[in-house]
Amino acid sequence: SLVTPSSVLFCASAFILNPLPSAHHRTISIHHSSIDSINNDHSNNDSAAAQISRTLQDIEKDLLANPSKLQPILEQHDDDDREPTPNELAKETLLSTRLPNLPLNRTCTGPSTIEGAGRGLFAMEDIAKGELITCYPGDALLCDYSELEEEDFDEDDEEEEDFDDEEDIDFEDDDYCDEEADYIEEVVLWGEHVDATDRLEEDEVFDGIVDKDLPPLTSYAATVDDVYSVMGMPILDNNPAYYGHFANDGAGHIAIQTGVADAARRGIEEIISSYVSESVELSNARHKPIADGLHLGTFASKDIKKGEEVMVTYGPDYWMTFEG
Ligand SMILES: C[S@@+](CC[C@H](N)C(=O)[O-])C[C@H]1O[C@@H](n2cnc3c(N)ncnc32)[C@H](O)[C@@H]1O
Repeated sequence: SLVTPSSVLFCASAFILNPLPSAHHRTISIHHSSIDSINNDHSNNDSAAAQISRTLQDIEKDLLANPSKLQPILEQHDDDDREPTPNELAKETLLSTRLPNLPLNRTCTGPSTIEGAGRGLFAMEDIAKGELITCYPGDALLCDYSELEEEDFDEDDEEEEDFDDEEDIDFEDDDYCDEEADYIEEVVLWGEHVDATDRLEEDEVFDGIVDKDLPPLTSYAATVDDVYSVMGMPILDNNPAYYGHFANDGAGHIAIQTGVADAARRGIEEIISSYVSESVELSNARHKPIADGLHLGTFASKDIKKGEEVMVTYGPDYWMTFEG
């Protein structure tokens, strides 16, 4: 099984440490222990992933050598407090780009086999374990610079206050919370390919549009790393090379049905660990960074037969805060 005690513990501790994650963090998470098993799987059929990696790295070099090409993404940072570095801008440009003509015509969308899950992603041919199935589009990027800022913050303040000594900190103290809130910065950036008329207001990204029954765009977010999550737009649905955002989670309903309301009886750890076991058992794919995080791909974690629904594990944080 791909579920190791440490992966369950990781998921459990992530939830316990952050029992009320904000809507901003409702992203599909990546299970790192499983990623290793894909990396170590020397399938000789990874040419599409390798090709895309090389293309991305070439474009990254070109962007860094021609800073004017970073201008469109830099302009979107106009209102930010912090100045992004050229490397960050190049990465953001690539994460929010849909590369043209990718050799990935392996999937289609259709009604999910999971009741109430809407559309799902289906294999149009047999796909071997380890192969790239499709990419996850970064139509919009969610950038959370707080991790980076925290490092700066800790360094800056080390001499003034001893943050290592937890007894000195009163976590209930309003000033402490305000001080922390000040340097947390979340930014939404749009890919150039997304029409101005399709771009959502920031509150619509996080809350959806209730009248139009439009879910938050964050429910289509998948984690790339500590800073970036990519959000695919469900209306951009005609490119099989970028269909990763249509993969459902086979066991999501378990967490929805039992949910936090049942926590007193079963215990939150048990709910989380049974969800993770079932979801991983039912899943046949994983979202995984390509080219050191310049893109996100959806890779087969098991052999997939033509016609099968492609499913991934979103992680407990996603479902524990799900309001659909
Ligand atoms: C990343 S999108 C997947 C594509 C989506 N099904 C669609 O029709 O566009 C995530 C959303 O799919 C739905 N979903 C995924 N797995 C599900 C499950 N097991 N049960 C119910 N809904 C699910 C939820 O609405 C979730 O917020």
